[in-house]
Amino acid sequence: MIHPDSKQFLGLNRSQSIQRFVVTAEQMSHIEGRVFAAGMPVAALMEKVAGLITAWVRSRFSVSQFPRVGVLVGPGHNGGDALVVARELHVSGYEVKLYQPFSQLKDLTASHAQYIASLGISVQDQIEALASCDLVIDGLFGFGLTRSLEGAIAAAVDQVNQWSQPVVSIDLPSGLHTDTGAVLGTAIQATHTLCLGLWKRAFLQEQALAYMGESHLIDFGLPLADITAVLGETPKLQRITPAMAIESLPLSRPATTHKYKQGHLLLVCGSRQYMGAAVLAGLSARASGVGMLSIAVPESMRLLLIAQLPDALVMGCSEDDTGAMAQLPEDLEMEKYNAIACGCGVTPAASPVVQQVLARDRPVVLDADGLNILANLATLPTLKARTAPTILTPHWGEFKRLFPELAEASDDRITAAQQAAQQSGAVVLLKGARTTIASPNGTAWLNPESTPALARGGTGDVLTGLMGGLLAQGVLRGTAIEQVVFSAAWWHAQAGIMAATERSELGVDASTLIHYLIPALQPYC
Ligand SMILES: NC(=O)C1=CN([C@@H]2O[C@H](COP(=O)(O)OP(=O)(O)OC[C@H]3O[C@@H](n4cnc5c(N)ncnc54)[C@H](OP(=O)(O)O)[C@@H]3O)[C@@H](O)[C@H]2O)[C@@H](O)CC1
Ligand SMILES: Nc1ncnc2c1ncn2[C@@H]1O[C@H](COP(=O)(O)OP(=O)(O)O)[C@@H](O)[C@H]1O
Ligand SMILES: [K+]
Repeated sequence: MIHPDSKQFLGLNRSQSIQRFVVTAEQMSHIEGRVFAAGMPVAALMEKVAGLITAWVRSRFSVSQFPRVGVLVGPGHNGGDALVVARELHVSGYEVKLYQPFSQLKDLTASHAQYIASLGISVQDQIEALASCDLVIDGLFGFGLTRSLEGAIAAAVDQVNQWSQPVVSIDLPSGLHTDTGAVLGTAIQATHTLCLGLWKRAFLQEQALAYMGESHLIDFGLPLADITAVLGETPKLQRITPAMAIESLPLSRPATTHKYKQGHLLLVCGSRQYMGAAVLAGLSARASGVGMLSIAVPESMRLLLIAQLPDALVMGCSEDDTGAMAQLPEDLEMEKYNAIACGCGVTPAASPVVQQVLARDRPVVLDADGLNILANLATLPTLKARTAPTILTPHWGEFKRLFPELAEASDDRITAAQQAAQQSGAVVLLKGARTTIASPNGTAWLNPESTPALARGGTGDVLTGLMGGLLAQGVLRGTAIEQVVFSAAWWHAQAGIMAATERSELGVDASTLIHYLIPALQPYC
């Protein structure tokens, strides 16, 4: 029999596949439980994990530049990890001071505390004693934190947050909820966080971002068999990796293809008030490589669009007094489009057009005022009646209008997006610093990397055009809708990161972002 760890998981090697898993505290503890039950000694695992943390710290913070290290020690195994790291740094020549405010420690942690005291390492119960350290290591709490930080511990954490030296958190910044990323009372603001074994959900939650700093996964060799036994062969929650995203992008074409085999997208967008949104969506749809691009806009915008996109088929539609599209041309043959992207810049007055689009059996991406129109129609259940897939791409404001009860009930955006997808029958892409893509079947994908440079008007229109173009191609290639959606989100963010790296975070306006879409894929072509 081939052992599961010696073969590839879903076609990926270990380092690729380990990056895609995301766990709750309960799942992590279940996975560790299996490893311990199989005979791995707890103390041996702690020694191994702490050895990897120590090696990382030494490579990043040399003893010559960071000679004095303060270590915060909690009562559980996070504190145990911290004590082993403290001991090893001491042996390597660092001057180590411990802040150890708890009298009751778990057994293994207590053993390490006893041994470390015998080495003459300074143990303090006042946090001020560590203020002069060059580096702080936070081992107060990990995934075992269950309740809010209070009293002296909370005050110590607040104090550390006032200091300016780097802070490395072990597993996750102490004070964060492992699953929701919510701050329980207060939390360490780390400059670096070393997540142990598997990514915890908090790392993909927007509200935790300000506390994580730079985050790294320390893979300590949890067997894939144990991971998949707990999470399933196809986990319900997946972190998007480059390999996953690239797999479904149409990077190469059959030699004998022709334009109609490369997808035909219909964009329904724009109004006299928001002309630019239509241009941005059109230009980014073009960057997706889609074979044919048709664009329906109010008649008064037609020439503008042709000037910007000479390769597109632009249709002028009747418009109302406000310059909003009144209806789509009566002779429009919807069947010839493989996908429709609708909503960018349409204004709430375009409700009849949005209803016309939703009434047809074409895959639809709905964005911006298309979503607000949907919220006002109160016809979410009818999305389930659609025979073709629907993709909703709200930011949090639009999400709250569409799903007010879900937004109200949860401080967990991942769960809220999952519930919204199940309730509506649509694929829901909840935009933000950590975008979530949820399928009606309960599975969700999380985009782990982006840049605040994208917090700028028009970047959402770029995403919609790009996704529409990929959807039109993906439908013909038989790619799963969700895969198209998460690949689009990943590509969009990667272009933003590349643009911000080259031009600074100030330099990523929506038009510039479009110019970076193709260069962002170069490393994978
Ligand atoms: N086994 C190994 O070797 C491996 C260990 N790993 C490491 O173990 C960590 C998990 O260890 P853990 O389960 O011991 O929990 P941990 O996060 O240390 O904290 C729980 C302790 O804090 C206490 N407590 C909770 N809330 C509190 C509060 N507000 N204020 C005060 N106290 C509070 C709670 O006490 P109680 O609730 O019982 O009162 C309990 O004693 C994990 O993050 C990683 O670092 C693995 O990554 C690698 C393999
Ligand atoms: N702080 C941030 N970090 C990373 N990405 C962000 C951030 N803020 C916004 N974004 C991304 O920028 C885009 C903004 O979309 P949207 O709000 O619809 O803008 P618009 O409607 O002006 O085009 C989304 O893809 C979103 O995920
Ligand atoms: K910690």
